[in-house]
Amino acid sequence: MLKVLVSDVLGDAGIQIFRDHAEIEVDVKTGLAPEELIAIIGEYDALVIRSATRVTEAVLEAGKKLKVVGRAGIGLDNVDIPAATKRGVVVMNTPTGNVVTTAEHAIAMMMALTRNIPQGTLSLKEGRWDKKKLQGREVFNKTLGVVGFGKIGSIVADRAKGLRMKVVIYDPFVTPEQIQKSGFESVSLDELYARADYISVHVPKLKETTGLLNKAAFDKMKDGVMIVNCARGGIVDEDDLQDAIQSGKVAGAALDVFETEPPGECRLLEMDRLICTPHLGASTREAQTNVAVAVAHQIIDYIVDGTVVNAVNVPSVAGDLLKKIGPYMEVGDRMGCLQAQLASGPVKAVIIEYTGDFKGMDMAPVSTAILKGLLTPMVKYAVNFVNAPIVAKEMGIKVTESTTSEAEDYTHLITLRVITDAGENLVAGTIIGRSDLKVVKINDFRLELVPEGHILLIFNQDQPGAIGGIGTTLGNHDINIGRMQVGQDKDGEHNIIFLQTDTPVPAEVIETLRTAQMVNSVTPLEL
Ligand SMILES: NC(=O)c1ccc[n+]([C@@H]2O[C@H](COP(=O)([O-])OP(=O)(O)OC[C@H]3O[C@@H](n4cnc5c(N)ncnc54)[C@H](O)[C@@H]3O)[C@@H](O)[C@H]2O)c1
Ligand SMILES: O=C(O)[C@H](O)COP(=O)(O)O
Repeated sequence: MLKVLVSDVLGDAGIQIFRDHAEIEVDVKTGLAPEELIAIIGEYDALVIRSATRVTEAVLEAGKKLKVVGRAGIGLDNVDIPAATKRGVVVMNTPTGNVVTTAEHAIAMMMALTRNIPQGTLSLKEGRWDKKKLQGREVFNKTLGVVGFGKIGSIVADRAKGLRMKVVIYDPFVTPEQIQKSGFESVSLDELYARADYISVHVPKLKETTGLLNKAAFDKMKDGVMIVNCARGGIVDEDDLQDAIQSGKVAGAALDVFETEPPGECRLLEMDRLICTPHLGASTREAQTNVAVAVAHQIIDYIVDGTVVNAVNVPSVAGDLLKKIGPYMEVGDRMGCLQAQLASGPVKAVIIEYTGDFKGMDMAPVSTAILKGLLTPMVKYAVNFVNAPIVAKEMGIKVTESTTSEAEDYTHLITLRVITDAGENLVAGTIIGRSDLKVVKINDFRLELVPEGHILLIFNQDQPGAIGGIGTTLGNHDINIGRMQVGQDKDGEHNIIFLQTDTPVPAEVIETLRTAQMVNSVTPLEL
């Protein structure tokens, strides 16, 4: 059974998907202290989180079986992604399930701020009728400045258009043409500050965006501007915001997110002109069902089938692409594994050539699969599709890839050269039909080897009786030969023999074969 731990509140529909899966056992344990999580994480293959669980290096270190961290939602600032990558743990999120809900929350916050809805509610509940004090304003014809025109920012802009607001956008990573095509005006950040009556931030929290809205930024804004932050705490500097509200520069702010969550006691929260929600941006039934269902499917796809979707630290290989390149990933993995067993001494360089009709195919996952296959027998820890390129780099292995469309004998051919101090080995592989894996060349020998199972690679002299003698030795030890492939070198003097056996060949039988007449060498391979 594969074990999944859900450590934050997850929609029932997602938990049910895990429960309904025959190969999955799911535990829901929310509100764990960091040391409690560290104490139990070693049992689990997958961890499902939202924004509360902190997936630190210590958690990842303790998660010896952990293969994947799945975020039911978007933000991953609570996950140490580099540490996960190094340990080969896939980190994935569900990037679309809560974007409408969060955009609606930003609009709701803007409207509530503008019309003093929280203050009105509170004053009535406290027995006051603050009608005069709580006069608001219209958003009609006002300018909304949207910082970050991604999935959520673009929906906010669209909804604001429906409120008949003017919308200006700042996003340095989206072309002005794209913004204009969506019906909005692209402006510089300074122009946005100068023109906006409302500013709503929808950027990820990065080094560059932390404190983006700070004193210097507030100074450039219109007097009486209103600020909305439903992205991440700290994008708006809380101390500077408090000063700006205090001075009247900022007429009010709506925060769904905080530098520290929960924020505890802080002066900002005591301000009348500050309205807030406890990170409720994504908290609707619809969004929570969307993200819970998505994360459950994604995790199952990965831990059961190896399909990677929406990972942030490994290329996604899904759907159509996986159908196309999946067999090449598999043959690449086996070729790498074969090379590892042929190599003597540390690997210095790996050269991968894709020859033939690979047009329109992103071969990066295949190269990663090759490295995974090659490095797995060489290192003590788990190498997988996530960390293989990093492990290669750390081992000082130079990896070169090239693609050429000029096919020779095969429509698609992958050639893998591995260079060590002892020399170079070449292995070439392809797919026959839809998915038959074949190794078609090893150094100078042409063959059609199915790269799987227990294999004996034997070099011998091409003389009568040599192959028969090998068969007799194996037969005497009750070892059945499933398949045999014989290749001949260019001068016809030597053979390469691949014997696929139903069971592994014991060491003493290999020794017997090595001393047999006409046998030059015997290498057992496991593919
Ligand atoms: N409050 C919530 O519950 C909640 C829910 C979902 C997402 N979020 C947060 O909302 C934010 C936006 O999410 P999204 O899904 O729209 O992300 P996204 O990746 O789709 O969009 C982010 C946009 O920000 C832009 N950007 C990056 N750096 C920028 C910069 N320095 N200046 C201006 N633009 C910049 C990017 O180009 C991108 O277009 C994230 O911080 C996410 O964590 C919060
Ligand atoms: O990044 C997100 O998806 C939101 O911030 C939602 O966070 P939550 O799942 O903890 O509500």
